[in-house]
Amino acid sequence: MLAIKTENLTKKYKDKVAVNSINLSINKGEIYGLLGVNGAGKSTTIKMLSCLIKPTSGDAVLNGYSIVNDSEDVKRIINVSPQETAVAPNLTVRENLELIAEIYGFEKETAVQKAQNMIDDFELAEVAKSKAKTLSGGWQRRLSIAMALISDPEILFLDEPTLGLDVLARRELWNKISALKGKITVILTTHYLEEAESLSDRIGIMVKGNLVAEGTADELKNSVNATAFEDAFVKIAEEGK
Ligand SMILES: Nc1ncnc2c1ncn2[C@@H]1O[C@H](COP(=O)(O)OP(=O)(O)OP(=O)(O)O)[C@@H](O)[C@H]1O
Repeated sequence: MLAIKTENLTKKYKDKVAVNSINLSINKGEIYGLLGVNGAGKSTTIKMLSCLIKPTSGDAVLNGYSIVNDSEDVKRIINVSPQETAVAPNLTVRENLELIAEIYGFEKETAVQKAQNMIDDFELAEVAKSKAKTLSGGWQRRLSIAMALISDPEILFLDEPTLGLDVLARRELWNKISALKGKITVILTTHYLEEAESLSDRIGIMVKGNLVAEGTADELKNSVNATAFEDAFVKIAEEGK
């Protein structure tokens, strides 16, 4: 069962083709890693899939809804945890979660319950009373992902979820992201290849706007006779130029 299928999805900026007619398919409940060097077109792809920008041509269908024709429905079933955390710095962790739940339209009582569920799921109890601005980067990122999940999205976009985090905070966040497997569909962009390999069910590699390879980490390694995923990525990225 597919959660996302793109059909010749294309974005052009004047002469620049940022995303060139890509056709990718992502299964329901899968964690899909979208990789590529700087400027490959990952962010532009995510922005189109999350209806922040319109494609120049082509389309994508997310759980049955077209980003071109049904963008309001798409926005209802997705959420994005952006690189820049979107937390309110002067509110506590619990207040941030309750506020965001109310913004999504839940009644006060439900919002309180949902915030508590997220505090439990994401093990945020020890910082629940702390103002967001006092949290370390790892905790802020964890809160930001919990906030994105509070609307019960069917599809979650995670942009560089562990950028700048130390190795322990990164591993902890990996556990939280892994736990989402099978429950919701996650599209992850990262420059950390180890992260992509350990979290993703399947991986797509973009080079200069093209989707040049797609498969499990093992399939991608086998396709270029590499033993390490980083070597496979380098080979695929070089060949795709
Ligand atoms: N608003 C814009 N106007 C013109 N060109 C743009 C615009 N946004 C992106 N581009 C170009 O499109 C290409 C793809 O950019 P994009 O940000 O999608 O890459 P990326 O893979 O996300 O890179 P990074 O890893 O650096 O975030 C780049 O060449 C970029 O300069």
